[in-house]
Amino acid sequence: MSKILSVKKISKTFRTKNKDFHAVTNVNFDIHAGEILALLGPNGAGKTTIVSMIGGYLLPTSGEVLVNGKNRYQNKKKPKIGIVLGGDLGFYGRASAFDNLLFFSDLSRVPHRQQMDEVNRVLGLVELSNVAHKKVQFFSKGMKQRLHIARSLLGNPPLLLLDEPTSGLDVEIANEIHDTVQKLAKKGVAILLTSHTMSEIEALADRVLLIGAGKIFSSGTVEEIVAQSNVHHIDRPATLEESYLAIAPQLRRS
Ligand SMILES: Nc1ncnc2c1ncn2[C@@H]1O[C@H](COP(=O)(O)OP(=O)(O)OP(=O)(O)O)[C@@H](O)[C@H]1O
Repeated sequence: MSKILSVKKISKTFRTKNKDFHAVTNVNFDIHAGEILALLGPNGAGKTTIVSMIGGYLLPTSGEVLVNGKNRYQNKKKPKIGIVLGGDLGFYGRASAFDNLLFFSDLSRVPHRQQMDEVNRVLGLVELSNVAHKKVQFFSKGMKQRLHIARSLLGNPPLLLLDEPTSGLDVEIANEIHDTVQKLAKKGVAILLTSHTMSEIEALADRVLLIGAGKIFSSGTVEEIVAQSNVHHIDRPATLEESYLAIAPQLRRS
């Protein structure tokens, strides 16, 4: 599979009043088409800072972010990335899902003549075609979250950033979102996920980066991370949560 995202030695230092704070230091990783990579680490580890630098909300102090080989910061025509932040905000409640997406397809540089087809395509991907003309104010939380994902898919970006995509959603709706995310990965979208929900990472992640104190502490499949933790049971394999709890003290900032 082709390499979609290449993060090369990115660092972010925040200047506080009297000293520098190294939020992220020399982080390197790639994501290939169809791959789901999860960032896992304690509060303050640097996950959102990494996602923000990839998303273009924050400039790295040093390092490069390449999407399909193109520099995220130096290209006039920035490579497309889908970003899902979630929540109740961002849509006009009194307009339909279709009309909301039509508005956003302009912002996503979808050519005018293709906008209706594109909106129908992304609504189909998240299985909201049957409620396309319903007002968003009547949508459930799960439907709104799928609409956020649909919005991020406008213009067919090769990479999707999902920052805690199921936070605040019940387990049934979270599972629906997981199905949607898996379907997108099967279609070849590269996905970067942050989550504090271990079952979500177990269900979705092809690979996990453990982030501690702004650095990559280790990486691997869920099984490899579990093996690295050296947590063993006689009668069953250790869970990711048990393994993470064993490793967590080493991930804290000193
Ligand atoms: N603008 C800023 N100025 C100074 N420090 C900042 C700024 N933004 C983030 N930080 C600090 O950088 C560190 C990393 O924060 P970040 O939000 O990336 O962590 P996180 O891993 O996403 O945490 P969480 O799991 O709580 O979302 C934290 O210590 C945070 O306080």
